[in-house]
Amino acid sequence: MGYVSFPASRKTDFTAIGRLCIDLNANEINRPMEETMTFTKYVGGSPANIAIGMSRLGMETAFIGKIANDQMGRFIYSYLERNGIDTSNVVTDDTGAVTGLAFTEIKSPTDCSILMYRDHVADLLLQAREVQEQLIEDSKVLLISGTALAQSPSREAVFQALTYAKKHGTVIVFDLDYRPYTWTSAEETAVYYNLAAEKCDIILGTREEFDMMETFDHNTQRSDQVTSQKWFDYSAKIVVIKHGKEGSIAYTREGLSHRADSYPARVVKTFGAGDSYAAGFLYGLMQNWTIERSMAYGSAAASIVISSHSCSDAMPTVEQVNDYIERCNRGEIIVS
Ligand SMILES: Nc1ncnc2c1ncn2[C@@H]1O[C@H](COP(=O)(O)OP(=O)(O)OP(=O)(O)O)[C@@H](O)[C@H]1O
Ligand SMILES: O=C(O)C[C@@H](O)[C@H](O)C(=O)CO
Repeated sequence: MGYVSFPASRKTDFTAIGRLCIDLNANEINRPMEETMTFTKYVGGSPANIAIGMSRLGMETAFIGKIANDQMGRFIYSYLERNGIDTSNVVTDDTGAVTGLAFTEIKSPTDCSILMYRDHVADLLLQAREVQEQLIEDSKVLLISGTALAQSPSREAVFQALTYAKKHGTVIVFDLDYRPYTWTSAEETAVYYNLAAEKCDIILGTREEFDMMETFDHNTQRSDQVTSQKWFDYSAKIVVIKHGKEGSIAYTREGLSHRADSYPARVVKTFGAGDSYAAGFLYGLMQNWTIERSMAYGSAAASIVISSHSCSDAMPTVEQVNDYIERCNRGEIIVS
């Protein structure tokens, strides 16, 4: 217990920086995008989903980001407000940029993909001087997500936020959130991901995401153990490597590892698993729970979200996660 100490007595529990977008999730599921005619609109973007998840779990939550000056931007803003998220550092673009769109294709519960429209998006235009130091100073946790590092000026905004977090002892969480279409080269991606990861206390990613970061590590044998060890030589205290339905492993700086199985789920679509896992896991750590209990909580939250149509809207409350865990323990969630 207590692998990470969160600063006490701060106004805000959790602040995320990065993209605020729109998910358009296929209504006609179990078919390819070519045959999908209608979609439901939700707020999306991985860090937005995690922030909404934290707020649903009762944490005081804030967001640092940039939205388009259009109907989509206003939809996102009002959704955050309705969910009790502090929007004082959500800036509106004044250059005519647009809102990023993610069209989700649900061919089957295990075969899902995302078609992204991300040209000239507002979220990547956040500038370093627009990041409020006071908000980060007042937060226990700052979460960054890798996609915001893909382009300037958003890249500098994230590094400036990291500088403020370091200065004020705010715990830094890095959700790798690697989306290849946002980047231009493998070298650029690996270099910036590594530079950011060096500064982070908790790193969450899939095996594939860590592989991308190890593009230049030719001499090392690739394993979860070797991967996590590298980050303990920098700032990391916990590294979590996620393996989809196979569960997740958390490594700690003290040399321990903890494995969590996934919870049963009647899967509608798999995206949103990582974001809900992050919210549940971080919530647990912030309650000073053990890593095992926090991982189980994240896994249960993930099962709830992948059993639902949306990501953000389906983020569960404490009561919903507790109820799900109890139902699983009673054997009531049967997966065929
Ligand atoms: N098919 C599944 N059934 C049950 N739980 C799952 C399934 N897929 C993922 N999970 C849960 O979600 C957690 C995170 O999933 P995953 O490793 O797929 O992350 P991710 O790739 O970041 O997710 P995303 O698809 O949102 O990008 C897993 O550790 C597991 O607990
Ligand atoms: O992260 C995105 O931009 C899209 C998400 O909102 C999407 O729902 C998803 O992929 C969640 O993992």
